[in-house]
Amino acid sequence: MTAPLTEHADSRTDAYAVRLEAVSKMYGKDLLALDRVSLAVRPGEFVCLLGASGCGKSTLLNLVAGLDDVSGGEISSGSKIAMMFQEPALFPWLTVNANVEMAMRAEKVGKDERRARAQELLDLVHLGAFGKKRPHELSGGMRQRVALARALAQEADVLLMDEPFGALDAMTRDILHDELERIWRERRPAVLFVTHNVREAVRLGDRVVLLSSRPGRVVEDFPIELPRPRRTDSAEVATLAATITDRLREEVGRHGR
Ligand SMILES: Nc1ncnc2c1ncn2[C@@H]1O[C@H](COP(=O)(O)OP(=O)(O)OP(=O)(O)O)[C@@H](O)[C@H]1O
Repeated sequence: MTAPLTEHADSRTDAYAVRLEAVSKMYGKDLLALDRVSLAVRPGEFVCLLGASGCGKSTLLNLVAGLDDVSGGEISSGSKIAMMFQEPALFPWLTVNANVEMAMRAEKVGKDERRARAQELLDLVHLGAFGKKRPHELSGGMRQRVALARALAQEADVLLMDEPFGALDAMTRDILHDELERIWRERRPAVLFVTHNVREAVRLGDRVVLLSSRPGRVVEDFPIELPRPRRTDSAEVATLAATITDRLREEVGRHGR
């Protein structure tokens, strides 16, 4: 279950990588997208956020990233945050190397160190030989790997991922799950990963947090204690995913959507 949000926890700033307390978001006067969402992610924890379309998952990530303001409640995160989207959003006119280095330029990292770190990160995502290519010369899965390398280049301790593999075929997604897990285990950022794919959430998460249909509220927090690495097509993942899917259906049904 989600860690209790107590006064005591409040004073230990590094107990959480990200912490939302009763966060609400209104768009305009009448659209309540999120309703008093409380959620805490510990350093190094992998949390998947699951919910029906339109329940406010992207809104929540944008608020955590500081791209938009909350309407109520509080978000705290003492950490450096990087974000990855469904579209890799690479600069098409820049090489793969330059795309990854771009994240370090803003940090004023010197040229030689930028080069070396970009190469190391591209090796890490198995694209070491593709640094001179441009994004259009790569497959969708490879472009997402570049986006992952670029996110990692920011040396963030929180990685926000908004359906990063949603546009990929099942096989490529499977491979990227393995890669992401390997990298996460090596570097241990806290990850908040949005998806509406239940099996993907069970495959990856230490916890799966289920949001209700709009307005998004946390309805359940499932700890996933299956040993890693997991396989999306394993019986254990399928069984747990079926339980969570039933709960999700119930929730969607309740809201008539
Ligand atoms: N900038 C905005 N202005 C007005 N309404 C918005 C804005 N962004 C999102 N919404 C609305 O807020 C609700 C939540 O949207 P959000 O994109 O966060 O949901 P989601 O769970 O990520 O959806 P999906 O799974 O379909 O991507 C939706 O009803 C959406 O139409």
